[in-house]
Amino acid sequence: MVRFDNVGMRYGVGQEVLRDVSFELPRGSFTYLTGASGAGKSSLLKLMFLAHRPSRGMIEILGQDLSRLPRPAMPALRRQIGVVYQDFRLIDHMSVFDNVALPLRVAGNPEPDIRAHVEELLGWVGLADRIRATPPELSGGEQQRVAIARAVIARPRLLLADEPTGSVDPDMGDRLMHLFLELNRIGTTILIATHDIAMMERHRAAVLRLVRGELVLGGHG
Ligand SMILES: Nc1ncnc2c1ncn2[C@@H]1O[C@H](COP(=O)(O)OP(=O)(O)OP(=O)(O)O)[C@@H](O)[C@H]1O
Repeated sequence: MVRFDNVGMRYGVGQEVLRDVSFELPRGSFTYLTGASGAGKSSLLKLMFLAHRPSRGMIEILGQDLSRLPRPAMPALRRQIGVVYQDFRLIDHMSVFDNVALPLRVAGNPEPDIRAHVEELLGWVGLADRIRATPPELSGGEQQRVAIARAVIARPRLLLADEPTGSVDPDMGDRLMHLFLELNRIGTTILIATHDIAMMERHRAAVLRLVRGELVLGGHG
């Protein structure tokens, strides 16, 4: 599903922020990515959602070797990957409903199906009464839940989430984790970057641990 082989990454002409990173995520797996602030978690996710190219090494995503992927083929691959960005990246002038509906509209789903599906998911993440609001009217935790709903609504084959429970209280964190586990149960491969040790202890899964840009043996969450 995902394979990294001796991958390095740098920003511009700077030093490598990731070095010799090798790992595999089997199809249908659920994995945490952890490490201190600045260790390279977000950078690793950027490589996985095709926002940045490696400086060396081989990356395979959903069976595609990225170094051989023609540029025109990138959007189709990218659409199979759901991403929860650390800074949410919601579209401020669009309603909560329209933000979450976007991936389904891009995929050409019929509008009545979209409505039912989006309303159900927003209810699940506790935002039923915020459907018509726009992101700037929401709290950080509410925006985070919209970002998660948008990332999971189209049932991506791969879900990448950067600190997805960082702005919510523990009860909502558990609720969101159940959403991820449910998505995982129906086949999505999941990688969650997190500092939340309590969460990793409550919901055990495989762990990739970064220390200053290098992967070290992870152990358990
Ligand atoms: N756009 C950028 N340009 C240059 N350097 C960057 C850029 N983004 C991140 N870095 C550097 O890359 C290194 C890894 O940062 P990254 O954001 O991947 O870490 P992180 O583990 O996700 O941290 P956090 O938990 O604080 O989000 C850091 O040294 C950071 O300063």
